[in-house]
Amino acid sequence: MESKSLPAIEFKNITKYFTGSEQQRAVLNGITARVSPGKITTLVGPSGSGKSTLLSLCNLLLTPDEGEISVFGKPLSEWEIPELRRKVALVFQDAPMLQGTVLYNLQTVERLHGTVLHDPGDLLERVGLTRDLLEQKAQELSGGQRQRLALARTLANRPDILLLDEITSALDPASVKEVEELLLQMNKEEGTTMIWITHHMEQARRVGHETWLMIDGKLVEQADTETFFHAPQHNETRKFIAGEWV
Ligand SMILES: Nc1ncnc2c1ncn2[C@@H]1O[C@H](COP(=O)(O)OP(=O)(O)OP(=O)(O)O)[C@@H](O)[C@H]1O
Repeated sequence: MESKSLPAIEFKNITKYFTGSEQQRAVLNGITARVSPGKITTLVGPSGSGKSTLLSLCNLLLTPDEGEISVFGKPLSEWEIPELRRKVALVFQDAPMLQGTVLYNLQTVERLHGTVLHDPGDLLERVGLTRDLLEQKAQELSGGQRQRLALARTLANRPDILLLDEITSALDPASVKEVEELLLQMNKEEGTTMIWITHHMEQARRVGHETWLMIDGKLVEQADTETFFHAPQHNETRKFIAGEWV
């Protein structure tokens, strides 16, 4: 277990530029924030505000142009990438599945990370799937089952930090509830830290201990979820919650 006194992730004055058709533009602009260990931080904000880019920096899919990110107190430049990606796992909506069976997809973690899968059936059961799916073709699973399989594949590495990028947006309400319950249980029982991007304010309110609002590459509000929704400090946050942000 990592030390609980350090932030799980610390962003120090992070700026990231992307070059568009005409000019260079800051997609992240001076982000400074600490992710509390063992907590779920929900990240909300308009489309294109930089949320996915921020997550991609945390496991070195991208690197910042300015500033420094530390994970459990250690700057990203000092991490070996395979070790970092075992500890800090990113899960997308529609995570790609390989051709082949569910078991073959779970075994990706053995091929990629050298993790030994002792009981793949147990892993499936942890995410609410049944063992008899192991020999089924992954491509034939429903959207909700595929999303749970993607989570099972991620959980095989027992990550300390989960970065969740709109993972429930394609699911029916019953599957959304199941995935939320599974992740809340993991957080409670194993203390897994999460940053959870969502477009649904109700979901942010249901699952987040803390909520951050990002607008135009800046973190406008960082607060515990209760304060965020009931007594935000900034006018932009009030407008965003009310659905009046354009
Ligand atoms: N590889 C890239 N090259 C150039 N521009 C990019 C790249 N990736 C993202 N962008 C731009 O950066 C901005 C932020 O994108 P990002 O995906 O981080 O936003 P987001 O808040 O996650 O959006 P959404 O909620 O729609 O997923 C967008 O304007 C996007 O077009």
